[in-house]
Amino acid sequence: MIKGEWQWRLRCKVLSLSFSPSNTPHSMSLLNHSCDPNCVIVFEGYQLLLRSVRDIQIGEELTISYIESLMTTSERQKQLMRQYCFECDCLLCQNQEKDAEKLDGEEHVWKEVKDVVNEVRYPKSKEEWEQVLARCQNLLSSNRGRLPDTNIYQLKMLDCAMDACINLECWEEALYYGSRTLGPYRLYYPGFHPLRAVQLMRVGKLQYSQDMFPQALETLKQAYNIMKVTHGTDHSLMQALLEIKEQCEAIMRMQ
Ligand SMILES: C[S@@+](CC[C@H](N)C(=O)[O-])C[C@H]1O[C@@H](n2cnc3c(N)ncnc32)[C@H](O)[C@@H]1O
Repeated sequence: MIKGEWQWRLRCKVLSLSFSPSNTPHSMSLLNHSCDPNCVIVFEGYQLLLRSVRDIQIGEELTISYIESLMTTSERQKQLMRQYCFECDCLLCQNQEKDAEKLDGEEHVWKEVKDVVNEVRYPKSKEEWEQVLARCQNLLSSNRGRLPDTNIYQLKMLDCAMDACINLECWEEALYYGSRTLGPYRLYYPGFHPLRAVQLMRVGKLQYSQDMFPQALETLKQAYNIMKVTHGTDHSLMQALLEIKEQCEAIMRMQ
């Protein structure tokens, strides 16, 4: 089976923002977990798409990730045990891969960032977004040079600052934070990962909004190459991506 060329569609009754085996249709709930899975699940309206993100041999088990992977091995293991009652023994867990990079930087600094990131609840008003952004800006500037952007809590804070800026329509600042996330995203979501595709698309759109057309085109092309595997060319997000990419190309032809 070739990556991205196989897809399984199922209708689900409830549109859930976070996937969990307990809220999926029966047949998909047969899939086991791997922290380095060969399939992903993406939503398309009320449908769940199960898509292969690697070449898969006949007889090889299909796996998905039950959890968000921006965690250390011990945190992933704890969550899997707490929620699903099993110990994961995938290669990433055995090798504790990338754990050192994930917690790079001064420990007391990232612990404070971790507490703040964990406290943030999805803001409901402009004022709340402003408060979140102010908190992120303060911490990011006071920690300058003390935490690398690859530290997972610093990365979550950058993401949070980017979201706040987008909600407050501060496009230039959103692009500044978003651009800083791309290197760490490449490190932690290698290969074909839907989260990296979506992040590239968001940054590409921000570059477009700032008239940075050649950069936007390059970023959107990277998003396209991942998304054609993770989402497929018929996916609505892919159609939206192609539209901006074409607009970008048209503007560049006129310049
Ligand atoms: C949604 S079910 C998956 C299908 C299940 N294995 C079956 O045969 O019906 C989730 C349960 O499968 C088991 N499981 C899933 N992934 C696993 C893994 N990587 N290692 C061990 N057990 C796993 C755990 O017991 C977990 O609670």
